[in-house]
Amino acid sequence: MIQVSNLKKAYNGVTVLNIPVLNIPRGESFGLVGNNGAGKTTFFRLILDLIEANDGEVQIDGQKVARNESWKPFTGSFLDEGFLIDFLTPGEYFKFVGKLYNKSEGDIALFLESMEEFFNGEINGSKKLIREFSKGNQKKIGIAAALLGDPQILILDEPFTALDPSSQIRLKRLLNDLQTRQGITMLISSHDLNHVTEVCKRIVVLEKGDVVKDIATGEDTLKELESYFAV
Ligand SMILES: Nc1ncnc2c1ncn2[C@@H]1O[C@H](COP(=O)(O)OP(=O)(O)OP(=O)(O)O)[C@@H](O)[C@H]1O
Repeated sequence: MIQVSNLKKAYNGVTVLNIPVLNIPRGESFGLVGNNGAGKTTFFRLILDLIEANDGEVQIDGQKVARNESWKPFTGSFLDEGFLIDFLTPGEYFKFVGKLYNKSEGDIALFLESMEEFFNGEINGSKKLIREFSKGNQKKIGIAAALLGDPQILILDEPFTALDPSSQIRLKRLLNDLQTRQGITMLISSHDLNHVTEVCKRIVVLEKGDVVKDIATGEDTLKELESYFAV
């Protein structure tokens, strides 16, 4: 579903991402780990055509993502708060995003009801502006908006960060459900090795822009990653 070939990104002459070949099949749950500055967000930004590659390309279903609209209707993503519209209430924001995906008000209401547990009663119906929410609740709003269009591809950058423990557990359940029930293709970066190995069936480790490990998640994966990152 997602094919990466000869993908390179450099800033000021320094290569920060270099992936010769990487394929992510439909339905895969792909976890991306790596230390600060390893290139995780850069990789996701390239997939979403938010930045331009210096070389190579990303294709989705055989079509280049760069300057192309074809993949956008079925790709949901939340990388950071820059995806939100701060001066709207969550309800106004979901309505705005819903319109992009041709969702009716009824569809949006049903979807938000299904997210009520994850929202822990703090988001639906709130008159607060998005900028007035805590970081964790802003993250929940962003993740929900990424799911609102029933995506076939979901890309989340560090979705567990800033969430309280109950919300992390709820999010893991939600993501596992989406995989098993809807078979969506998921790309998730995380610094939390426990969470990412619980949710993703494949783990790729980036180091200074290079893929240094590509593992099918198994019983020993967590240990392997822990010893890899041990200092
Ligand atoms: N706009 C930019 N200008 C210059 N350098 C950049 C820019 N964006 C990213 N970089 C550099 O690219 C490298 C990869 O950054 P990236 O944000 O992709 O890493 P990351 O793995 O997501 O890190 P973290 O875990 O800290 O979020 C870093 O060295 C970063 O400083």
